[in-house]
Amino acid sequence: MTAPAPVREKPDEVVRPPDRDPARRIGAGLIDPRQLWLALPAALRKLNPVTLARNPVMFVTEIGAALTTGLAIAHPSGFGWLITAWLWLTVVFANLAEAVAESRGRAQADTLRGMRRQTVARRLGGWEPGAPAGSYVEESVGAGELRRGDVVVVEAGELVPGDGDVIEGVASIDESAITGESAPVIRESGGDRSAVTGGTRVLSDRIVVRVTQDPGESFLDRMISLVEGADRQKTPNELALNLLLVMMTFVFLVAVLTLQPMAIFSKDFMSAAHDTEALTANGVTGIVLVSLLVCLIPTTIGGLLSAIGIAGMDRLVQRNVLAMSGRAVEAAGDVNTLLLDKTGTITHGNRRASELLTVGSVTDRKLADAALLSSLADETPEGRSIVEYVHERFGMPQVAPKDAEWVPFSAMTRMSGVDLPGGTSRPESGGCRRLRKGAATAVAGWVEDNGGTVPVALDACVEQVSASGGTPLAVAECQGEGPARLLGVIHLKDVVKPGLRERFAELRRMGIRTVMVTGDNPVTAKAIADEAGVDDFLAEATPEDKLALIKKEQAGGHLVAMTGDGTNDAPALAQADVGVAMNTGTSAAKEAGNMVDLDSDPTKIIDIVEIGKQLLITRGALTAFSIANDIAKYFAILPAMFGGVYPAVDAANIMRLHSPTSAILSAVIFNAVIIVALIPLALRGVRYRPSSADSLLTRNLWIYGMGGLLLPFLAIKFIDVAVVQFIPGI
Ligand SMILES: Nc1ncnc2c1ncn2[C@@H]1O[C@H](COP(=O)(O)OP(=O)(O)OP(=O)(O)O)[C@@H](O)[C@H]1O
Ligand SMILES: [K+]
Ligand SMILES: [Mg+2]
Repeated sequence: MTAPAPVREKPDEVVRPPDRDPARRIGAGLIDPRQLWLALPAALRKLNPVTLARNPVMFVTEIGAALTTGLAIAHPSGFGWLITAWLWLTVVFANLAEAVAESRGRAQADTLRGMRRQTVARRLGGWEPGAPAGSYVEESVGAGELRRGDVVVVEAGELVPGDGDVIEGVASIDESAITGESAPVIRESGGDRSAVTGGTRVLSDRIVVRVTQDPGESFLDRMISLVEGADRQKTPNELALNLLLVMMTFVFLVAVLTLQPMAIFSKDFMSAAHDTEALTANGVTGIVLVSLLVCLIPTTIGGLLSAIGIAGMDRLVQRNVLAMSGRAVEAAGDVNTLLLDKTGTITHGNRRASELLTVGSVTDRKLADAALLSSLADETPEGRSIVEYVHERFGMPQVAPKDAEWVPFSAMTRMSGVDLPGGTSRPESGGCRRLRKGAATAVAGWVEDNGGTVPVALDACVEQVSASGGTPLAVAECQGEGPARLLGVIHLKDVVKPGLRERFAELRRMGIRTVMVTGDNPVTAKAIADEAGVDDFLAEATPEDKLALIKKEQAGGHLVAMTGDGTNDAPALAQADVGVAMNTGTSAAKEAGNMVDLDSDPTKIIDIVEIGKQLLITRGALTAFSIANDIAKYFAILPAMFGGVYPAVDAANIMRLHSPTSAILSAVIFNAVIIVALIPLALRGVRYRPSSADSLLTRNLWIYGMGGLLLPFLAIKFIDVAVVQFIPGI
C-alpha cells in the first residue's frame, strides 16, 4: 500500500476547515460588538410570539412590553414611553444572546454545506466479497441516489460519495474537510478503522464501500444541523430549570398584583411620586406594575439559558467533537466512571505480529505455516500483519488453497482460522485439516474440545508475551479425526500512547474513575493498565461483559462515559450515558454513541467532561446570579416607592434614589443591560479548574450569589444618577 503526501489536482476545491482557534472566536474574551450587530436581525425575528412562547420568562416580558405599549399610546407620557422602550429592549437582548450563540456555528455549517456538492458514485451491482472483475456491473449514479446497502467503488483522486464501511481494500484518505486535520488517514476493511465519510477524498489505492446511510441522513447532514443549532432540543435539565423559572414568574406575578390595591388606594404613594400629574390614574399604575414584574422575574437566566446550552455544544465542535444531543453534554459534566477499550484507545491500535514462539517439538516453519494459513483471509489488521510477517521472515507464498473454508474472527469466539477439506499439507493422513488462532484460553478450549491436551509450555509463552503488554495469539491445528495440537504463540505488539498517565491523573482529580476494558487476557491487560495508569481493568471481556459492566455501574447510581471504536463496542456505547465513538471506528459504533470525536483521540473524553462540567457550572452560577439579582432589585425599588407611605419602609431606603419613577426606570434599564453584559460569560463559560464538585459549588454560590445581590444596588444607584442628569423631570 502506498500513502503519498496529499496531492490535490484541483487546489481550488480544497475546503478550508473552519477557524477552530478558540482564542479568535467571539466569547473567548470580550464580545465583539460587530457580532451583536450582525445577530440583530435574527434577534428581531425571534420576537415572534409563537417562537418566544418556548421561553416562558421572556414571553411574559414580551406580553408586558405589549401592555405598556398600549398604555403609553392611550396615555402618552415620557415615563411610559421610556419604560416601554426598555422592556422591548429586554426581550431583544435576550434574543440577541441566543442569536449570537447560534451564529457562531453558522460559518462552519456553510463550509460543510459546500462539501455536500453532488458527486458521481460508481455503484457496483451484484458485488460479492472476493468477486472477480466482470462478475458484477458498475454503473454511474448521483451520490444523492445512494441508499443504505449499496456498494460503491472509490479510487485514488475520487470523493467518497456517501457514508459507509470499507468492505474491501485499504486506502489513505484526506479527511481534512471534516476534521481540519491535514495528515491523511488510513481506512481499511475488517478492522475497527473501516468507516468512511461522504465528501472526503481517497488519496491512494482503491476501496469498496458499503453505504450505511439513506439520502439526507448522512453524517454531514447531521453535522450541519448540529452546528447550526437547528436540531437542538431542550434537555431534561433545561426543562426542569424552565419549570422553576415559570413558577418563580408566577409567584412574582401574584406578589406584584397584591401591590396593586395598595398602590391605587394609597394617595400617599401617588403624591410621593415626583410627577403627580402623570401618576394619577393615567395608566402609570399599570406601567409601574409591569415594570416591577419584569424586574422581579428571572429575566437574566431566562434570557441566557439557551445561549449557554448552544455555547456548550459549540465548544465541543471547536474541539472536533460532535454531540448528537445536549443531554449527552450535560451528562458528561456529571460522569463518575469512564470506560476505555484497550486496543486503539489506550494503545495505538496497529497491533503487529513481531515474534513466533513454538511449544514442544514444533518447528518454526510449522508454526509459521499454520499462522499464515489461518490468516490468509483474515481481514483484520492483526491478521494482515501476520501474513506480512511470515512472508518477510520465511518467504512463504501468500496463496490461499482452493476450497478453504474461512472462519472469520469474532469478538465472541475470540478466534479465527480456516478449515481445509483437502488436508493440503499432509494429504497422506487424509481428512480435513483445521487451523485456529486466537486468545490463548479460547484456542486451548478448542484444542480440548477436539481431543487434544494443552501443553504446560503454553503458559510460559503466553506469560512472556503478556508480561510485555503484547497480545498473545495461540495457534493450533487439528488433522482429520486426530487430536488437536497446540503449535505455539504469535506475539502481537502494540504501543501505549504517550501522555495518558497525566491525563488519567487529571481525571482522578475530577473524581472520575477510569476502567480499561479489553478482550485481551488479564496479564496483558494488567501490563497495559499499569503502564497507562488507569484505576482498574476488566480483561477477557465479551461485548456482553462490557454492557453488563456499564449497567452495573449505572445501577450503582453512577453516570458512565465510554469511548470505543469497534462494532463490538456498539452495544456498550449505546448503553453508556456518554458514548464517544472514534471517527475512525466502524459505522455501527458511530451510530450507537451519542458523540463522535473527529480526531479519534480517546483522551478527548477529558475535554468533553470539562466542557460538560463548565456548562453545568455556568448555568448554575448564572441562575444563582439571576435570582440574587431579582431579590436585590426588590429591595432597591420598593423602599423608593413606598418610602413616603410607610416611614418604617423609608428607613430601609438606603439607596436614596431620586424618585419612585427614576427608581423604576433605573431598575428596568439595569435589568435589560445585565443580559447583554453577561452574554460573553454565558458563551465563554465560567472558568473550570479540576476540583471536587462540592467546593466548586460553594465557591460559585458565594461569588455569583453575593455578586448578584450587591451589583444591582451599585448599578441602579449609578443609573439613577445618570437618568436624572439626562432626563430632567423623571
Ligand atoms: N484476527 C484475530 N484472529 C484471532 N483472534 C484475534 C484476532 N484479533 C484479536 N483476537 C483475539 O481476540 C481478543 C479480543 O479481541 P479484541 O482485541 O477485538 O477485543 P476488544 O474487546 O475490542 O478489546 P480491545 O480492542 O480493547 O483489546 C484479542 O485479545 C485476541 O486475543
Ligand atoms: K428580572
Ligand atoms: Mg477493540
